[in-house]
Amino acid sequence: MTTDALDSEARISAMVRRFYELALSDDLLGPMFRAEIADFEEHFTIVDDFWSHALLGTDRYQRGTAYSHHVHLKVEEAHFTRWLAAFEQAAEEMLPPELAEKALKRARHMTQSFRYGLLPLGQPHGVQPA
Ligand code: HEM
Repeated sequence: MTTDALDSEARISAMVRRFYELALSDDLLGPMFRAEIADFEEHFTIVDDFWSHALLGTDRYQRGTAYSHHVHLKVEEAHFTRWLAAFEQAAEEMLPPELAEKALKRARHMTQSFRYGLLPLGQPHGVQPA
Protein backbone atom coordinates (compact mmCIF):
# COMPACT_ATOMS: atom_id res chain seq x y z
CA MET A 1 0.00 0.00 0.00
CA THR A 2 1.29 3.49 -0.82
CA THR A 3 1.97 6.08 1.88
CA ASP A 4 -0.98 8.13 0.58
CA ALA A 5 -3.35 5.17 0.86
CA LEU A 6 -2.08 4.37 4.37
CA ASP A 7 -2.60 7.99 5.36
CA SER A 8 -6.14 7.97 3.95
CA GLU A 9 -6.98 4.77 5.85
CA ALA A 10 -5.68 6.31 9.08
CA ARG A 11 -7.73 9.45 8.52
CA ILE A 12 -10.85 7.39 7.83
CA SER A 13 -10.34 5.51 11.12
CA ALA A 14 -9.93 8.83 12.94
CA MET A 15 -13.10 10.14 11.29
CA VAL A 16 -15.09 7.05 12.33
CA ARG A 17 -13.94 7.37 15.95
CA ARG A 18 -14.72 11.10 16.00
CA PHE A 19 -18.19 10.38 14.57
CA TYR A 20 -18.96 7.96 17.42
CA GLU A 21 -17.56 10.39 20.01
CA LEU A 22 -20.10 12.95 18.76
CA ALA A 23 -22.97 10.49 18.21
CA LEU A 24 -22.56 8.82 21.61
CA SER A 25 -22.80 12.18 23.35
CA ASP A 26 -26.05 12.96 21.50
CA ASP A 27 -29.14 12.32 23.65
CA LEU A 28 -31.10 10.71 20.80
CA LEU A 29 -28.41 8.74 18.92
CA GLY A 30 -26.31 7.79 21.96
CA PRO A 31 -28.87 5.49 23.66
CA MET A 32 -29.71 3.83 20.34
CA PHE A 33 -26.08 3.06 19.50
CA ARG A 34 -25.42 1.79 23.03
CA ALA A 35 -28.48 -0.49 22.89
CA GLU A 36 -27.55 -1.95 19.49
CA ILE A 37 -23.77 -2.28 19.59
CA ALA A 38 -22.26 -4.81 21.97
CA ASP A 39 -18.60 -4.38 21.01
CA PHE A 40 -17.61 -0.89 19.87
CA GLU A 41 -14.06 -1.81 18.83
CA GLU A 42 -15.44 -4.49 16.51
CA HIS A 43 -18.09 -2.07 15.21
CA PHE A 44 -15.48 0.64 14.50
CA THR A 45 -13.53 -1.86 12.40
CA ILE A 46 -16.67 -2.73 10.40
CA VAL A 47 -17.46 0.95 9.81
CA ASP A 48 -13.78 1.65 8.91
CA ASP A 49 -14.11 -1.13 6.31
CA PHE A 50 -17.32 0.40 4.96
CA TRP A 51 -15.77 3.85 4.47
CA SER A 52 -12.51 2.42 3.09
CA HIS A 53 -14.60 0.63 0.47
CA ALA A 54 -16.81 3.66 -0.22
CA LEU A 55 -14.02 6.26 -0.44
CA LEU A 56 -10.93 4.36 -1.57
CA GLY A 57 -12.57 1.53 -3.53
CA THR A 58 -11.02 -1.25 -1.40
CA ASP A 59 -12.76 -4.61 -0.97
CA ARG A 60 -12.71 -4.38 2.82
CA TYR A 61 -16.48 -4.19 3.40
CA GLN A 62 -18.08 -7.54 2.57
CA ARG A 63 -21.25 -7.53 4.64
CA GLY A 64 -23.81 -6.88 1.90
CA THR A 65 -25.51 -3.51 2.03
CA ALA A 66 -25.15 -1.26 5.07
CA TYR A 67 -28.88 -0.55 4.75
CA SER A 68 -29.80 -4.13 5.70
CA HIS A 69 -28.26 -3.50 9.15
CA HIS A 70 -30.72 -0.66 9.79
CA VAL A 71 -34.11 -2.12 8.85
CA HIS A 72 -34.97 -3.04 12.44
CA LEU A 73 -34.26 0.44 13.83
CA LYS A 74 -37.13 2.69 14.93
CA VAL A 75 -35.97 6.02 13.57
CA GLU A 76 -37.57 9.39 12.95
CA GLU A 77 -36.43 12.39 10.94
CA ALA A 78 -34.52 13.76 13.95
CA HIS A 79 -32.22 10.70 13.93
CA PHE A 80 -31.23 11.47 10.34
CA THR A 81 -30.66 15.17 10.98
CA ARG A 82 -28.43 14.43 13.94
CA TRP A 83 -26.62 11.52 12.29
CA LEU A 84 -25.75 13.74 9.33
CA ALA A 85 -24.69 16.70 11.51
CA ALA A 86 -22.30 14.45 13.49
CA PHE A 87 -20.97 12.88 10.29
CA GLU A 88 -20.41 16.27 8.64
CA GLN A 89 -18.49 17.54 11.64
CA ALA A 90 -16.35 14.37 11.90
CA ALA A 91 -15.58 14.35 8.16
CA GLU A 92 -14.68 18.04 8.05
CA GLU A 93 -12.44 17.75 11.11
CA MET A 94 -10.64 14.53 10.22
CA LEU A 95 -10.48 14.14 6.43
CA PRO A 96 -8.53 16.13 3.84
CA PRO A 97 -10.96 18.39 1.88
CA GLU A 98 -11.20 16.18 -1.22
CA LEU A 99 -11.98 13.04 0.78
CA ALA A 100 -14.37 14.95 3.08
CA GLU A 101 -16.31 16.18 0.06
CA LYS A 102 -16.59 12.63 -1.32
CA ALA A 103 -17.65 11.27 2.08
CA LEU A 104 -20.31 13.97 2.56
CA LYS A 105 -21.76 13.38 -0.88
CA ARG A 106 -21.99 9.66 -0.21
CA ALA A 107 -23.40 10.14 3.30
CA ARG A 108 -26.07 12.61 2.12
CA HIS A 109 -27.09 10.29 -0.67
CA MET A 110 -27.29 7.25 1.61
CA THR A 111 -29.14 9.21 4.30
CA GLN A 112 -31.76 10.11 1.72
CA SER A 113 -32.13 6.46 0.59
CA PHE A 114 -32.36 5.33 4.22
CA ARG A 115 -35.10 7.93 4.82
CA TYR A 116 -37.24 6.47 2.04
CA GLY A 117 -36.75 2.98 3.41
CA LEU A 118 -37.00 3.59 7.14
CA LEU A 119 -39.47 6.43 7.66
CA PRO A 120 -43.20 5.67 7.57
CA LEU A 121 -44.98 6.28 4.27
CA GLY A 122 -46.54 9.71 4.05
CA GLN A 123 -44.13 11.31 6.52
CA PRO A 124 -42.48 14.28 4.83
CA HIS A 125 -38.86 13.35 4.06
CA GLY A 126 -36.22 15.76 5.19
CA VAL A 127 -38.80 17.79 7.12
CA GLN A 128 -39.25 17.63 10.88
CA PRO A 129 -42.81 16.37 11.57
CA ALA A 130 -44.99 18.83 13.53
C1 HEM B 1 -30.83 7.69 11.19
C2 HEM B 1 -29.55 7.52 10.84
C3 HEM B 1 -28.77 6.32 11.31
C4 HEM B 1 -28.81 5.66 12.51
C5 HEM B 1 -29.67 5.98 13.72
C6 HEM B 1 -27.87 4.57 12.42
C7 HEM B 1 -27.64 3.65 13.43
C8 HEM B 1 -26.89 2.52 13.29
C9 HEM B 1 -26.82 1.43 14.25
C10 HEM B 1 -27.59 1.40 15.58
C11 HEM B 1 -25.99 0.50 13.75
C12 HEM B 1 -25.61 -0.85 14.40
C13 HEM B 1 -26.53 -1.90 13.84
C14 HEM B 1 -26.15 -3.28 14.32
O1 HEM B 1 -24.96 -3.57 14.51
O2 HEM B 1 -27.07 -4.09 14.47
C15 HEM B 1 -25.49 0.99 12.48
C16 HEM B 1 -24.60 0.32 11.67
C17 HEM B 1 -24.02 0.87 10.55
N1 HEM B 1 -24.34 2.07 9.97
FE1 HEM B 1 -25.81 3.31 10.56
N2 HEM B 1 -27.25 4.58 11.20
C18 HEM B 1 -27.77 5.63 10.48
C19 HEM B 1 -27.42 6.01 9.21
C20 HEM B 1 -26.36 5.50 8.51
C21 HEM B 1 -25.90 5.98 7.21
C22 HEM B 1 -26.55 7.12 6.42
C23 HEM B 1 -24.81 5.22 6.88
C24 HEM B 1 -23.91 5.28 5.66
C25 HEM B 1 -23.70 6.40 4.98
C26 HEM B 1 -24.60 4.27 7.94
C27 HEM B 1 -23.61 3.32 7.99
C28 HEM B 1 -23.56 2.26 8.86
C29 HEM B 1 -22.67 1.12 8.73
C30 HEM B 1 -21.62 0.91 7.64
C31 HEM B 1 -22.97 0.24 9.78
C32 HEM B 1 -22.33 -1.12 10.04
C33 HEM B 1 -23.18 -2.16 9.31
C34 HEM B 1 -22.64 -3.56 9.50
O3 HEM B 1 -22.69 -4.09 10.63
O4 HEM B 1 -22.16 -4.14 8.49
N3 HEM B 1 -25.55 4.46 8.91
N4 HEM B 1 -26.06 2.21 12.22
